[in-house]
Amino acid sequence: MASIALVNTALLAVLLAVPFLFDMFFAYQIGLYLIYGIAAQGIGYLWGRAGILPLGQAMFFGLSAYACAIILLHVDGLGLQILLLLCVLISAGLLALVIASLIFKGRADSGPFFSLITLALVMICEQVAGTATGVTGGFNGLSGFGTIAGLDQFGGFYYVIVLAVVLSTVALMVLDRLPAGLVSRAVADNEQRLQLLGFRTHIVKGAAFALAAVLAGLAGILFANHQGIVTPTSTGFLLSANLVIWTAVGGRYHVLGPLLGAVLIGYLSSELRDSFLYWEVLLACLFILVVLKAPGGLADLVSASLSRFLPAKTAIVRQSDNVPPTGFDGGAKAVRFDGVRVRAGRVRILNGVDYTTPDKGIVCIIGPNGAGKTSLLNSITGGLPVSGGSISLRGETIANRPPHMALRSGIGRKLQVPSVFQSLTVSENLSLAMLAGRAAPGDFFLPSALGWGSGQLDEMLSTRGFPLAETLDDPASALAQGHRQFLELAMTIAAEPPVLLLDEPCAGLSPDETHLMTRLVKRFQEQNDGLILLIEHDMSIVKSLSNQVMVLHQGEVLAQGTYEEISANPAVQNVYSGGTK
Ligand SMILES: Nc1ncnc2c1ncn2[C@@H]1O[C@H](COP(=O)(O)OP(=O)(O)OP(=O)(O)O)[C@@H](O)[C@H]1O
Repeated sequence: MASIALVNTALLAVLLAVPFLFDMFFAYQIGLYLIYGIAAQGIGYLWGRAGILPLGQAMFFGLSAYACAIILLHVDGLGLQILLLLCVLISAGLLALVIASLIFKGRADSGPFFSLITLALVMICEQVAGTATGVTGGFNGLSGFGTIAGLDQFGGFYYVIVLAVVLSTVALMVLDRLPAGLVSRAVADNEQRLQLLGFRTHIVKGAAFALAAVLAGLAGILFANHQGIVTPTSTGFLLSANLVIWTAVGGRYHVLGPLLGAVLIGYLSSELRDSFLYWEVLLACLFILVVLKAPGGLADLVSASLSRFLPAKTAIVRQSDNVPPTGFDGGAKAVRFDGVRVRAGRVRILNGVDYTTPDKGIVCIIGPNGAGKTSLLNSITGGLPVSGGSISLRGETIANRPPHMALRSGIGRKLQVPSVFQSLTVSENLSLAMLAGRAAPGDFFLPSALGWGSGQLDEMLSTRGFPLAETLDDPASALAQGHRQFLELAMTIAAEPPVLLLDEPCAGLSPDETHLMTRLVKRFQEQNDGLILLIEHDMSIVKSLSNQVMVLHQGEVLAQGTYEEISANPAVQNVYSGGTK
């Protein structure tokens, strides 16, 4: 938090010095681009953190500006005006939530839809603003209203803008250091993993959009006061596009980047547009260059040179006291498959799987390549729609549910190709996993929740030979493939799910690592007294781990029993040939 205080004190000092170093008219001009900068900061958060590009933020900007103009024109009394303006901001956030739920609910990877729909919405808004003359004043817009509290547009109002800029910067920087900010970054990185940790990702994306909408709304309100006129262009596509360009050039991964982009590029544009004929072409080329060569924008370059003057980021310290329990049902864990059929187009993947797992222990699922093993686990966690039959846990049907529901029923999942949050550090990956199944909504705003630990996680991290203890502050992308297997295992068991689905956890591991992995899996099962379904090709691992073996062949259960029974089964010998590591 020390770096936030330092950066914002410096920002405040620079902005307060502007009227003294230059003059009040220059401060007025810069004020407009600081206002745009607040809207751009919202885009930076949505695009840079949550990974979704909005193309219509001027919709919230313009609608709030119009609403502010109407309030200032028709409502008397400062208190009531402020109350109504707060309602405008809340409405902007709620409108964003409604749009987000329509776009994101039930769909992962809906980023391109989101961009196109927000683009269409802003075009509609501009059209309506131009034609609904009775409300908006048509193309002439609304004018003739003063600033709130009668502040001087060319004087005192600049300080209101500075206050808003510093507040939005502090808020976004603090958010970045909270679990809520970490979850936003995680959704951009690996939505599927976040869902398998039990997070409703459509709510995460909707919340980020609502925040960006509130910031755009705040900017719109400031704009109406600053300009004294609101026209359809303030809710148009061109402003939306400019906000995106300023955000990209300034740097979408840093809170100050969009502000820098808006002030620098926006102000230069207004100054050079008339005197330099090809300014727009130059700006377009700059945008393309940044997108291709420097996706972090100017802020990345600046922060690289300033980083040595800022206090170092503090490492996450983990503690297990006062950490909420996961609260999973300690009852029966047997998973029951009744005639489960799965198809993808014309491909029949599972052809009527009938099988009931034991209540606890390790079940190894084996079978030749393409037998349907991964698909069987996908049908449990919602990755593949089940077209016939049913899957149940404790009598509750669990097939055909959204993926985030699996962990909520106590089912953890490790995927075949290790699935972690590559852009986050190992520690941050573990923090997200510790939040899974434990965090109440309020916990996402508690910095201490990032340091939640558990006895089992501690024990795993301190196990001799466990490869992650020395790399906690490294990004997961820097880990070797095998080490990512251990990270994903640690993340999956952090939530202590009573049912654990492991898809080839030993793939790509050395013999020593394989030995460690099997020891960890066995220990987790014993400590939790739960059920583990584990897909494995290596028969020596199957032999050492399994309490029961299930053989899948061509989408059906070929045999089940102990390792010895399965090894002696002629039908299995006929179709299945396993290797050893
Ligand atoms: N979404 C899908 N669309 C089309 N075909 C699919 C889909 N998912 C799986 N399949 C096909 O279903 C069959 C079973 O695949 P699955 O990955 O479940 O097999 P597996 O037993 O896990 O194989 P492996 O041991 O190689 O991982 C394969 O032929 C695969 O190509």
